[in-house]
Amino acid sequence: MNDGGFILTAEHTSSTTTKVTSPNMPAAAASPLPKLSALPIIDITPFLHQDHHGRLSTAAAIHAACLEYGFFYLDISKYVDPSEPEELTRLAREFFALPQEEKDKISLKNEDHARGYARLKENVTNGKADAHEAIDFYRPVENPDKTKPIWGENQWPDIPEFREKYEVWIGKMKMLGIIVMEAMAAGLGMTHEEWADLRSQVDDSFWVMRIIGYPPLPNDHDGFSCGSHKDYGCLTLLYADPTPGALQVFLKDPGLLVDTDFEAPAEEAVEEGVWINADPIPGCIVCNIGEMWEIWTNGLYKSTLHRVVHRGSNYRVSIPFFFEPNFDALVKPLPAAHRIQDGAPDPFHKHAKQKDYEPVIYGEFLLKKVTNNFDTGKGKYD
Ligand SMILES: O=C(O)CCC(=O)C(=O)O
Ligand SMILES: [Fe+2]
Repeated sequence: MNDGGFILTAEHTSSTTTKVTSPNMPAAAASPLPKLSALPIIDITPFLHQDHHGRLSTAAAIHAACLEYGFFYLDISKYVDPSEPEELTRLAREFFALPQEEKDKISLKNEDHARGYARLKENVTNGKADAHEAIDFYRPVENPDKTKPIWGENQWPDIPEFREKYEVWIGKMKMLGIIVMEAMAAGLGMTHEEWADLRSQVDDSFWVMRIIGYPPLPNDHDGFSCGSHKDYGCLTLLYADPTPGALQVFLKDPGLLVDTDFEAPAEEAVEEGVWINADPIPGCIVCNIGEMWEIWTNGLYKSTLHRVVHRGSNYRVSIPFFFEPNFDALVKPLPAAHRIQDGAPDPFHKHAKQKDYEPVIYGEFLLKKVTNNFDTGKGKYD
């Protein structure tokens, strides 16, 4: 219960204004989670043009967001027309509304057990079935062979224009991935040569796209629509339909006082911190970083736990695009990260130098992850 004191709530805003509200004010939403959401909204537009000053502020904002949260909203309204992803969710709904046997025609079991459709509860996270169904697509490979993990072919629903429209989206998200990477390189103070080297590790991204359908969780359901996990790759570019109160992000150090009404379930209480809602914002996608960025920045940027708890009444659709490194990329701590760790005075020891992260070859890391999960029956997020 809240103790009758004031609750500080920070609304979704790109400024740093903090609003103080009395507990007697009407509740903004029925959600049991604190209303605090400090995730910044960052405009990518300056990186679509030669806007030097705009670039500096976008790059600095991304750097700050990655240091603090590992999550931010990216305003892409000047990059794609909002009607485009809306049309994609319409097509996804058309697919998920088909009879089960129709959907099973593109089951991932037909292929390499990674590309295709997974039924409701087929995916498991932290030992519990996720209450979602999904179709997964990976970057196509030369010489597909479905007996090898992730080396099969993508399977497309037989719905007019489905494939064409999603392929346009994939093209745009691949380009956006490079654009955000460039902004991140600028935020880290990388030289042109360093950026060229990093770019060469992601210019043939081994991307993954998931189209996820979430029926509402029954009231007595004690599980999750998608259990808490960190993304393991590079950058997640998430478009979700407008359903509020579904995607939640774990903030270790929220900074502001929040409503303490909410108690995390015991098995979720990993460490001190708070789960906040990351509700969709028109014109924006949610962007978060995966474990590869932890390695590149030698731990300066941390990939952040998130989960989905969808208790609304509608069928929610989300379309995460995982912009990943090239299959053969050697991912290791970047000189720019070492400079930050070795350099500036750091009174809070947040960026203190530590033992170097072990380098990985992305494809090997991915295969280990996928085959491990496959052998043990664990899910995509474990
Ligand atoms: O559906 C969402 O909002 C998030 C899904 C997610 O975190 C994932 O697929 O990795
Ligand atoms: Fe995720």
